[in-house]
Amino acid sequence: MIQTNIRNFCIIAHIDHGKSTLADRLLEYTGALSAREMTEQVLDSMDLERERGITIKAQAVRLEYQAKNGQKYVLNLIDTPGHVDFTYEVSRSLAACDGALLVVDATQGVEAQTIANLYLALDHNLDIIPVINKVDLPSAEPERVQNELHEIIGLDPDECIMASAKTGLGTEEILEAIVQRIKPPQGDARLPLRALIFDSLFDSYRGAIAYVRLVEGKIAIGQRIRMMATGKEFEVTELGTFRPAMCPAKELIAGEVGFVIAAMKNVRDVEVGDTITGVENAALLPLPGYRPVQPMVYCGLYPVDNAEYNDLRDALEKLKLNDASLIFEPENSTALGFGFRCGFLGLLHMEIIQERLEREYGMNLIATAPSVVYKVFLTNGTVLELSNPAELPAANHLDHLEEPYVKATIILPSEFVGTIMELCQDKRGIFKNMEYLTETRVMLTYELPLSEILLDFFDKLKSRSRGYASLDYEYLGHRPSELVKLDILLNEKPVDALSAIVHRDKSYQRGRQLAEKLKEIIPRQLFEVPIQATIGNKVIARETIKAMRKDVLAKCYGGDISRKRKLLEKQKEGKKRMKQLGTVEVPQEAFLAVLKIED
Ligand SMILES: Nc1nc2c(ncn2[C@@H]2O[C@H](COP(=O)(O)OP(=O)(O)OP(=O)(O)O)[C@@H](O)[C@H]2O)c(=O)[nH]1
Repeated sequence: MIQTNIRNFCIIAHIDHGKSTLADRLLEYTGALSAREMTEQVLDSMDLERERGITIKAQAVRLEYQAKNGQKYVLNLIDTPGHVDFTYEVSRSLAACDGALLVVDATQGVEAQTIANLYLALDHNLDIIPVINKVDLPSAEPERVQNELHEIIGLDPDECIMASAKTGLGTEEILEAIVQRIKPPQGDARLPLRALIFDSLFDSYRGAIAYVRLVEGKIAIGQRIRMMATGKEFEVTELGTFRPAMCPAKELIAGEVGFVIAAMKNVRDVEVGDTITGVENAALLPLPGYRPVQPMVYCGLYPVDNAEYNDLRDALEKLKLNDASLIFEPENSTALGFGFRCGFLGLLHMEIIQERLEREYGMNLIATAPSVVYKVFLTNGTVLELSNPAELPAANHLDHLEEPYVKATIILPSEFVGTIMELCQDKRGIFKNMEYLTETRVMLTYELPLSEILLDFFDKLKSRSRGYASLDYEYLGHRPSELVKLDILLNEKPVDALSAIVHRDKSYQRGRQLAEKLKEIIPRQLFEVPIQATIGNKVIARETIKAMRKDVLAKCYGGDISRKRKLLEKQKEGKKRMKQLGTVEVPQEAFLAVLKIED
C-alpha cells in the first residue's frame, strides 16, 4: 500500500538564490494562495527572518497539482533552513523528503552551502532536480552554471530547468518534474507507526505542535503515542495538514506530511529527529539520525541593571518554550553580577536570541564574547567541559586542553585563492584539498579551530574576496591544542567577563591588542585606569586610560538650552550600555573587543 499520488520535496539553495520566491510561485500556481494573498513570502513566518531575509525554522505546505497526465497529486513542500548553524535541522527536513529542487542563482553559480546541502540530500538518497534561477537577469550565465553542476556532481546539463521565480518562467516545468522525477513515498501504511518529527512549534493555546512525516503506519485522533528517544507518552488530540493554514484531518497515513497535537507542554517534548510510534503495536526501532541538541557556542548574558535578573530569566524561559536548541543556566560573574550562560547552535542563532530578548522583551543586556566548548583534562584524571573561559582551573591542575575543530569548505573565484589560503593559515587552518570546479572557481577544504571562525573569520573571508567567497563548515571533533588563559585587569582588579582562552602562539599578540583596544573603547574616567593583560601571573601588556574631567556642557558656552538638553540626553543614552565594574564604567563593546581585533 504505497501512496503513488504523493511527492515530498524540499528546496535546497544558497542564501538569496531565490528559494522563498520560488516557493511562492509554486504556491501561487497550484492555487494554495491567490496572488493577492501573496503580498508577503509565506514560508518565512517570523518577523526577524523576514528582516534578515533568511529562513530559520523549517516548515511545510501541502500543494495540490493536476499534472498534464490528468492525475491529481499532493505535493508536500518542506522548507529547510538556509544557514550553517542549522545543519542538523536541515538534515532532518531532508530526511522527511524523497526529492529536492536544487536552486542555483544563474548570476552567481554554485556556492558552499549549495554543495553542503546537496551532499546531505544525496546522503539521504533524494532525487535531485536542478533549477537554474534568475535567468531573467541580464547578467545571468545559465550555461556556466550548468557546467559547474556537471563538473561538481555530474548532473546532466539537460536535466537543468531554466527558471525565473520572479517572472514565473519554468514554474510548470518544475511541477511536472516533481511529479515525474521524484519517487513516491515508499513506506507501508500497514506497518507499525513510525513518524519522523522534522520540526516543532509552540502555540500558547495548544502547546507544542509536531511537524511530522509519516514514514510507516497510520496515526489517528485519540491514539496513544510514544516518543521513541525520550519515552514520553501522549494522546493525540488534533491532526492535519498545512495548506498552508492548518487544516484538520482524522488520520494521517504513511507518506503524508502534517502536524500532530497531543497536549505536549513544550518543544522539548517533541524533539526534532525523534520518532513517534504507537503505545500499542509499537515499532521496534526508531528512524535513524536522531541526535540530542548540542550547542556549539556559548556566551554570558547579563542585565545591565541587576534588578532585571528575574525579567531576563522569564524572557529566556519564554523563548525556550519555542526553541529547543536554546540552553541556559544561571551564572555569577564578579564583574557583571548575576546572569546566564547561554548555549546556541552558532553565531547567527546567538545574535537572533539576543535581538529577540532586546526587541520583544525590552531587555537591556551585556553580552560577553562568544566561546566554544573546551574539553579540559585535569592532572587528577577528570575531564571537564568548559564554556566559560573565566572558569578554567589554574595551570598547575591542567594536563591539557582540547578545542573543537571544523571541516570548512570555501568556494571562491580563483583570483582570491592566495589571499584566502593565507587567511586560513593565519587562523591555524590545516590545508586539506583544493579543487577547480571550473576554470575560474575553486573549492578549498581546510580543517580549522571553531574558535577562530567565531572570531572574525567570516568577515575577513568576505572582505578579502570582495564578497565572493562562500563558507560552510561542519563539526569534526575535539583535538588537543596549546591553549592558555588570557586575563584582563582593570584598575588592578581581574575582570572575569573579559577572560579569554587563546592559542599560546598568539597569546602575547592578542594580549597587547586587547589592552590597546580596551584603551580605545573605555571612556576616560575621573581617575587614571591601568589596563593589564596577564597570562598566569605574568603581565604581558599594559596600557593606561588617562584621567579626565567629564564635562559635556563645557561645549555649550552656556548658550542654547535645547542644545544643552540634547547633549545631556545623548550622554544618558550613552550610559545605558555601561556597566559599573568596581569604580570603572565599561561599555558593552569592551566585552566584545576580543572579536574586533585587527591583525
Ligand atoms: N531577478 C530575479 N530576482 C529574483 C528571482 N528569484 C528571487 N529573486 C530575488 O532574489 C532575492 C532573494 O530571494 P529569496 O527568495 O528571498 O531568497 P532565498 O533563497 O529564499 O533566501 P533565504 O530565505 O535567505 O534562503 C529577492 O530579492 C528576490 O526578489 C528571479 O528569478 N529573478
